[in-house]
Amino acid sequence: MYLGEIRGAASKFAETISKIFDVDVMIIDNNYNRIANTFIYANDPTPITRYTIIGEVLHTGKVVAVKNKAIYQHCKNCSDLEECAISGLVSVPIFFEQKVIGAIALLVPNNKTSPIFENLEISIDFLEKMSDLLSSKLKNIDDYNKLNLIKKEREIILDMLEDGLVFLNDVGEVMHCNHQFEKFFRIEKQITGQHIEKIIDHPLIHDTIVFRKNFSHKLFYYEEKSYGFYGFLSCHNITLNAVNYGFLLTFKSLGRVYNVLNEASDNKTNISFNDIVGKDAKLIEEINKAKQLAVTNEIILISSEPGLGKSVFAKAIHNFSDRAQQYFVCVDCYNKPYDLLEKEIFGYQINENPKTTGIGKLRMGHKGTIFFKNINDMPLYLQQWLVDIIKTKQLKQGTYKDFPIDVRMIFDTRCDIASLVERGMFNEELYFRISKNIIRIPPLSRRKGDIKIIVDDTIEKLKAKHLKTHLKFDKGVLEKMYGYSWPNNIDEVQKTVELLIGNAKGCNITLEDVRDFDFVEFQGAETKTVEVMERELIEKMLAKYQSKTEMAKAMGIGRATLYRKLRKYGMI
Ligand SMILES: Nc1ncnc2c1ncn2[C@@H]1O[C@H](COP(=O)(O)OP(=O)(O)OP(=O)(O)O)[C@@H](O)[C@H]1O
Repeated sequence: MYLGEIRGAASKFAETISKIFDVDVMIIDNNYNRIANTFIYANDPTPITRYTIIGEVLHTGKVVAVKNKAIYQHCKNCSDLEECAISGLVSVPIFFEQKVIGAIALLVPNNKTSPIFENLEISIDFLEKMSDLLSSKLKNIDDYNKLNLIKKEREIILDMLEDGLVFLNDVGEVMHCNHQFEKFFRIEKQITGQHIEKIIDHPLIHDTIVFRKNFSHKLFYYEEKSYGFYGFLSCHNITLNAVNYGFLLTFKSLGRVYNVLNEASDNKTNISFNDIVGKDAKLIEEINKAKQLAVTNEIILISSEPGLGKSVFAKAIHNFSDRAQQYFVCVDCYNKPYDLLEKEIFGYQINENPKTTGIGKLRMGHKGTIFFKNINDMPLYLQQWLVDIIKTKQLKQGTYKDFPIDVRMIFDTRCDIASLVERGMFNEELYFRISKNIIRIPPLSRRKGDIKIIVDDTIEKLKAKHLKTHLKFDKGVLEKMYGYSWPNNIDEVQKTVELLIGNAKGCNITLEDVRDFDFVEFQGAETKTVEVMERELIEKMLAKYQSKTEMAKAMGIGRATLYRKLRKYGMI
């Protein structure tokens, strides 16, 4: 700490001491600068150096008292002894955190007596107390600076966070918030002191203030005319010595949660067309077609056998489009109870309260892209709802009824949807709408040339992922893998390589290691026949509907057709 920071206080101290002892008083910092000087009796700005008496005090940290300069050793040898305007001097060091940072010096002018020497011990004690007072003043300033620094650091850290934070006092008034909070809730003015419910009118916030309970990650959805926040709210009480000082509310955006989940599950969202491995001419043709379509708003259907990267294509299309900065939401229709799927897509409402709404993925994907995986598994009544949306660009059902929606739709399927349409198992109009632009990813069996590329690429990626870069696959193993047809495509390549790497004991993967594999076809190929799918659909519908009339209506077929099908599959 620098004594100059309390120059004003030091001057007042000097004046006071000067009046008490009727002498000149000087306060010096540890660089020999005068911080205060009364100059009443001696107007002598002689420079203070290490070799002056005060310099000695600064150097040793010890008190010096010179009543008579003529007999003081330091002064006796001084060349300025005759001209020197002072006859005596008392100086005490000023300490700060055990270091000398300055000194107070009382200068008794020639021909003047001062009470200072009448009781030197008491005078020195008094001066030391003054010195302590000066350093405690400095301490206050130091504490204040440190506090400000901590505050600044806290602000920087809080503003760097991706979560929105707001600190409330115990009645719910804002004490502080970070930039992300202001961004989430479009706050442009100072809100310190305002009640949080004036800023965010939401039942969950209200309950938080009333019940004062800690909780983590409650689904929180808030919508104003011009913006919405979708995510999670956590609340932590701030208590000190059993007294509650308020709350910290933390808002985590759903987009952020998505990204974390995607990262954690290897389900990367920053996928581009460069992530699609393969050199086959038909594949490249389809990639180029996808790129052309990506920059439009066209609906796209991606069709292939399983494990060929339909999801990779869908994300690459989204990231190549103008919507790349917006949400990419995925709804997998495969094997989901219909009511759950309906809620996932169209949202749900708790207790008729519009603000306790599960938002639904369609609404969430507004301005972005929604990817319906396995669209052939979507029930017919939801297919019809999608048709209505495509036609009117408005949500016609769900919690956001009548909401004008701007969402790019991508679909995928492993099936031949046209034959489903023929059998009344898929909405004809939806098929008409989504089949204008079809990306067909060729199976590995029809691009044998890509197998080597994909096997090699997968091995390298998975070796790196498992931190086993030293592993080597013997030539014989590679030859076997290059020659295999991989009926479950790239997914199967990945699973096989992952298994081999996981089981590897030594540094080489040899033919012995793959003996049990023998590259017979793996279980799990989901190339279902239309009959199998039809049977599954009917089973699901039977579980959902009591009445055959309703069931037939939901399936978009007549009652007679339904009975024919039920008889065919031995269900009646
Ligand atoms: N051309 C490709 N290049 C690199 N990786 C690929 C490619 N195609 C697929 N993959 C990888 O294969 C795995 C399966 O891909 P994805 O899930 O996208 O396939 P899918 O066709 O959607 O499968 P399913 O029909 O089974 O849902 C993923 O890990 C993906 O990264």
